[in-house]
Amino acid sequence: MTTRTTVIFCSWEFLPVPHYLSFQTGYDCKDAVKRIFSGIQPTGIPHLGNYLGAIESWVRLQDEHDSVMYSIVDLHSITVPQDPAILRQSILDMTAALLACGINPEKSILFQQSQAKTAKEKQNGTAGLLTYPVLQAADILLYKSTHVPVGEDQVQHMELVQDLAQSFNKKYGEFFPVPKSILTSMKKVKSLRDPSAKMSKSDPDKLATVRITDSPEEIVQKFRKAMTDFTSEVTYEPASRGGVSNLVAIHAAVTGLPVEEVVRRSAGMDTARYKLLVADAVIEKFAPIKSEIEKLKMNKDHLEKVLQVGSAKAKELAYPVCQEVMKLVGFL
Ligand SMILES: Nc1ncnc2c1ncn2[C@@H]1O[C@H](COP(=O)(O)OC(=O)[C@@H](N)Cc2c[nH]c3ccccc23)[C@@H](O)[C@H]1O
Repeated sequence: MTTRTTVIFCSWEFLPVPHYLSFQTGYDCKDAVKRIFSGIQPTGIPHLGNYLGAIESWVRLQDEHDSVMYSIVDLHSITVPQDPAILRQSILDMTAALLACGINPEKSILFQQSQAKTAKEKQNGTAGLLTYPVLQAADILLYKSTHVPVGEDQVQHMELVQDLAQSFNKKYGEFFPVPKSILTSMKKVKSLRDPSAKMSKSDPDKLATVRITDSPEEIVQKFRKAMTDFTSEVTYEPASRGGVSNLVAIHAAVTGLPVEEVVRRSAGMDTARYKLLVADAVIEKFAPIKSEIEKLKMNKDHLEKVLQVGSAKAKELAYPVCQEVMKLVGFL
């Protein structure tokens, strides 16, 4: 499967955003955005990649569209072993983190995947259901989602979702919208230790990944140790200078400035000094989110309530789609 990604400059018509958004091929500016859906695994605190590649655009999209859903995908997280007590806590921690980042349950449905997935007919997760990309397709199609804001690492999964929707439609008639990915200009935030790899929660090198709740000292240390090259000048050349270009891209994204402006302002600065400047900008960006997470985590009842209400709303939306699918397939 190949992916062609087109940057749509006229997307501002309905998505007035600081970063250019890009949509996978087939996107037409006149398309109505009907339902936005995305998900995140509740495994650990979100990092800069999750934030800039996904969560920040989720916050914006909930202000711009009527039907927006975000799922804490606990079923996906058990594809690797999880301690039940830690998983339960991680689900609440992720809820606190998403709320602190600006996800507003009045504007979007924030819910827990396992509590909304099976609607009325409880089937206890079969191997098929838990096969990762198929489960992801079920997440998206269950709500007839049209647009899915994700980072680049999800594009391949999205292609499978598109294929499944198309083959269902071919067999049973036009039913599922073929969902399109929405990618931000920060679709692949790189590891601070290896700019050829993406920043990832599971990176064994603790210096590679900056989490939203890292202390200012940790953030400074991680940026100070970020891998760059032997040229001390700050430039944006992603193909030949991956390390420093990743820093420039992060700097631009957290300050909201264009890349060219960030580079212009750093003229005459060497990369060692520049790393500290980027660290400061990230600390500043995350400080209010970090303190909001701490506040929210003290109110477990509130977090549980948000998920209960969200999961009930998601179930309601899923039920008629499930019924229709069963009719089309011939089960009902
Ligand atoms: N370094 C990075 N740079 C830019 N973006 C990044 C980076 N790392 C992560 N992301 C994005 O963060 C979101 C959540 O990541 P997860 O790994 O939990 O994301 C995952 O594991 C999904 N399979 C969860 C899922 C389950 N069902 C879904 C349905 C729709 C969309 C997503 C889902 C994702 O958008 C991911 O692309």
